[in-house]
Amino acid sequence: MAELNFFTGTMDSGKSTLALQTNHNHAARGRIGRIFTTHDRAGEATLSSRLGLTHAAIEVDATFDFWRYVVDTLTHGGRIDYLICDEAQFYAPAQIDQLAKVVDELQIDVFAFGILTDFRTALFPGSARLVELADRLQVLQVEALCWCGKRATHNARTENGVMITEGEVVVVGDIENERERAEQVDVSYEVLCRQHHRRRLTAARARAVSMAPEPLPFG
Ligand SMILES: Nc1ncnc2c1ncn2[C@@H]1O[C@H](COP(=O)(O)OP(=O)(O)O)[C@@H](O)[C@H]1O
Ligand SMILES: Cc1cn([C@H]2C[C@H](O)[C@@H](COP(=O)(O)O)O2)c(=O)[nH]c1=O
Repeated sequence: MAELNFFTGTMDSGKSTLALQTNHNHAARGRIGRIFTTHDRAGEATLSSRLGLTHAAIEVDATFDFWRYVVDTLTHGGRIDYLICDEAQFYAPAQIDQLAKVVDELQIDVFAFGILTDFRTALFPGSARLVELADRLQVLQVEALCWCGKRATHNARTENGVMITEGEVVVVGDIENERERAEQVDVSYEVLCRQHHRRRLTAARARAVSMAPEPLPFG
């Protein structure tokens, strides 16, 4: 039986690497797949992993219809055994419904990869729909770590080094390497444990606090 699989984890937990490995293992056994992504850091129509691997992919935009794409391909004599769907948090809930229909009605496996929550700790609508519909939900085994050493569970966004909790939901970016945007704001991401996300205590701020001089005793 085909299945809708959702692999999730924080940023930098190895999701894109696993997506490429999954594709490799299935392709090595002669299965034919399609790779989809959207808003990848490496640019349009590319699935990239921080380990350096990249693969051409089909870019999913707001109008893309997975059901129509697969039915059209099969109708024209094409073969599809599985779909790899990276950055699935950015897909619309309706597109996740299309993926579920592809699994149920056409017996095609779907492997979706994405983060659960945004920098505000709110579920992405696409991820929420995947949690609702997936046959299997797996949290990645490779744990990203907070600066304190605890397992990182949340994605934080910083602007010019300061953690923020308001703003546009979708801002493509990376951890550590700060990206300069048009308006000269350095946007970056950092993974944190819940406690430090709640306290807005990033690695830089924790360092700054620990290096602050002790208050002088008043005579
Ligand atoms: N130089 C490196 N050596 C070993 N592993 C690395 C290196 N750089 C990144 N990684 C691994 O790659 C993971 C990030 O992979 P990636 O697939 O891009 O993550 P995600 O898609 O979840 O953001 C890191 O958690 C780490 O385990
Ligand atoms: C938390 C958060 C992340 N994003 C963006 C930043 C990256 O481009 C991707 C996540 O990619 P990864 O392969 O899992 O590292 O999502 C965003 O747009 N909004 C957010 O709140």
